[in-house]
Amino acid sequence: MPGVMLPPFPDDVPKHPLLVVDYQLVKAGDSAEIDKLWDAATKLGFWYLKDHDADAEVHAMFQMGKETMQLPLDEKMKYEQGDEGSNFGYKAAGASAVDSAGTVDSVEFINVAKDDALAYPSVVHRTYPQTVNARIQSTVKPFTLKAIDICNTLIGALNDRLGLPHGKLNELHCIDKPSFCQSRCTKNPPARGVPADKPALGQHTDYGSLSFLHNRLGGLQVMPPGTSEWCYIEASAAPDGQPLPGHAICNVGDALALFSGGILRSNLHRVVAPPGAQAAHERWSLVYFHRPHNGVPLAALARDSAMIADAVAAAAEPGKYSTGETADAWLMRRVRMRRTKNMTGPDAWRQGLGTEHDVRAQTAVAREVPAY
Ligand SMILES: O=C(O)CCC(=O)C(=O)O
Ligand SMILES: [Fe+2]
Repeated sequence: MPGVMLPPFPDDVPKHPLLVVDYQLVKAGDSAEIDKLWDAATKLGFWYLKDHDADAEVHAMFQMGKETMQLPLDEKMKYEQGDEGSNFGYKAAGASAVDSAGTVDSVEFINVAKDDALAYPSVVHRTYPQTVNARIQSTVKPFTLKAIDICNTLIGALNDRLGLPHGKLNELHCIDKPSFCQSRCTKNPPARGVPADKPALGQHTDYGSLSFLHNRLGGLQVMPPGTSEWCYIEASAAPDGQPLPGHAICNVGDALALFSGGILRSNLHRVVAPPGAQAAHERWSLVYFHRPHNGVPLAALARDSAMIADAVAAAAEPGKYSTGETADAWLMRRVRMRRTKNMTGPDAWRQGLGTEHDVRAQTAVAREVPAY
């Protein structure tokens, strides 16, 4: 957390570098910077985003998260998201499974819907703890609006590179329509002694389009394409602001991977204990999840782009880019089937999968869990 001195990221663990994309240059339409964004979004699907100008909002959101997690558990449980696939509200540690054996996660988080933040004091989806309400206008709403702006700018740049009609992807993320877009603040307790490969948050691909992530300690890992090894991603900023001040981590989720016929990459990732001496500390992260609005079909936009049509035609399993599900159904299925209560075995695990079965990658996962 801000203000607490934490140990640096160790240099004796496998670390995956990320391209650094300058948000201001992308916003200004700089084609070399958009090339870099394209490279990152198509190859690993993760990058650092610098100069996003949201540091003050991010800091305040971490405060909101801290105030919320300090509430008594029974107060937080009044706002638990439940087992039906809703993704808004509080999730207690242990409420989600990290594997098909039902091993439980160790993170707790609070998810605040974009729609509730923007409509407050009206309620669109649900109500939240007092600590959230107290900061909705001053903290959650400004963060939400800034994150939306950033995500829409990045999506707009990717849209044009995909050969889609200008504005097409942005139309599928209409701010005025209900969606599962949300902010999430996550806490993982100190993990000293926890095995380095025990997931705090199970392996997954993100459900939506773009994630705008801020973390302060290591623990996030990706499985790079074509490998079966987990690699750490260094935190977006160390607690003292070094070595990556003002950086976020951005990653592509399933919706953009599907819209683009697999050209944009939704990469598998997970969270484990922070490495080395960092494990002795609480781990906090903050994400804004930018997702298509409810009702948008998750299918390749092949009719709108020759590049996407060609990618689908060249795919080993072209059918997987027509999911038959809407963005909201996709998310609810995946959330529901990861709830500990619903984890009845490998079949339930399979039912909660997203694009992890992408044949280009994740060989270990493919071995572990047959593609559906
Ligand atoms: O905490 C992190 O660094 C990543 C969290 C994450 O992957 C998620 O919430 O989807
Ligand atoms: Fe994620």
